[in-house]
Amino acid sequence: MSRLLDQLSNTLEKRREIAKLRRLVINPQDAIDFSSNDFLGLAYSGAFRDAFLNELHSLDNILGSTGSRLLDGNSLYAEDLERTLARFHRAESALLFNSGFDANAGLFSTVPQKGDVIVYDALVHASVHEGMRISRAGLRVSFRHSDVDDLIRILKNVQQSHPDKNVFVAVETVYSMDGDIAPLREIVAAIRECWPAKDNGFLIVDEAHSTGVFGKNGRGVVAMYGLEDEVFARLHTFSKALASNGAAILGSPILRNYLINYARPLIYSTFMTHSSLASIKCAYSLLESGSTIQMQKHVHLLTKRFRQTIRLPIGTLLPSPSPIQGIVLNGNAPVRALATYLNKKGFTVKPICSPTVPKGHERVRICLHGHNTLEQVDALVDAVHLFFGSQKDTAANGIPLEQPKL
Ligand SMILES: Cc1ncc(COP(=O)(O)O)c(C=O)c1O
Repeated sequence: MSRLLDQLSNTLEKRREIAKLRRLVINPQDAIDFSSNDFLGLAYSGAFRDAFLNELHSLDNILGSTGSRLLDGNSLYAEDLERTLARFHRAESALLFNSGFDANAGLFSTVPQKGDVIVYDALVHASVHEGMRISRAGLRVSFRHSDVDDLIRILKNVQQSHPDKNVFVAVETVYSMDGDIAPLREIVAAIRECWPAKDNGFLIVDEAHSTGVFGKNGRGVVAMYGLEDEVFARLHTFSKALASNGAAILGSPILRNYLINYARPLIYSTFMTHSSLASIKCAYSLLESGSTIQMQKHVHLLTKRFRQTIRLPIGTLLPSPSPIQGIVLNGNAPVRALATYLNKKGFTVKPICSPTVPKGHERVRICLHGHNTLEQVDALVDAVHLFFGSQKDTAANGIPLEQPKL
């Protein structure tokens, strides 16, 4: 083996020893999905499949995109879709990216100008960190998760220390691992308190996990609160509830034009295929026509049922009103034990271990979906109760089930 392969395999071995080795898994076909981000159940929807296949037939033979958006990849079809997205979400303009990761990386790496400040929620997604890491921002500072007092304290400090700089506040509407909703109105008020003239403080909101799930016809949390005009940029991903790939950044035409000129993930990558665009177009047609409203209602009903029926030691269930629920057990081994137990009972759930979440906050992430039934939720809750009942205060493999310190 070459020295390099030796080094790679030693590093992997170290990960394995500390139980942090990541591996690809294929979910059993017959297991009940309480894990995926297919919140509305569109990934297996016959109506969506039919609409998509019809749309493909109407594409005049073109499937690929044939190049970067800036070379041959652009099309009237893509621009029409962007206009549809902007209208649906009540934004001035929309710009498509190949993925939510690309969109966040492109936005955060380019828009903050030299010496600007980014104030971000401690739990923002890795893609925001990716962008911030290579941005020209002079200061990147996190505030405690969804803690508006902490945000205000930091904004006031930053106002003093960087009076002539742009300040960007980065949050998610529904947090991907905790499922809680950001106190968006309070965050907007905090920014307005510091910059009443809307001149130096800019809110950037990631709606990855609220798209399709919250707001009228799934428009998201910003729309649910009527805050469209208060947000500098919004990210909507199509990869979760919309059973597609890609994302759009909503904002002003100047922002759109700037990103077209500077966002490297958009400039130096082949644009998404026409089949991907068709999938997004069909998903938005379903949202707009109201076809997904029933699924949207159903997933919130299931969330309510799950939270009302589950009985867990205090502090173990994360306080989430969204379809993303978390059972927190302190340590990778206990969450793996619970996930394995539920997997054996026929439920697909995943342990979310540190370092993906901070140490002490390891959890089994449970997602509810439009395609789940009340009976399935009840069966899952029973299985969780059985696990806790049979464990008393020790997990199956002898690991103590300590209470999380949240
Ligand atoms: C909050 C958040 N933003 C962005 C992304 C990236 O989106 P995509 O999967 O479309 O790349 C994710 C994906 O998990 C996410 O959870």
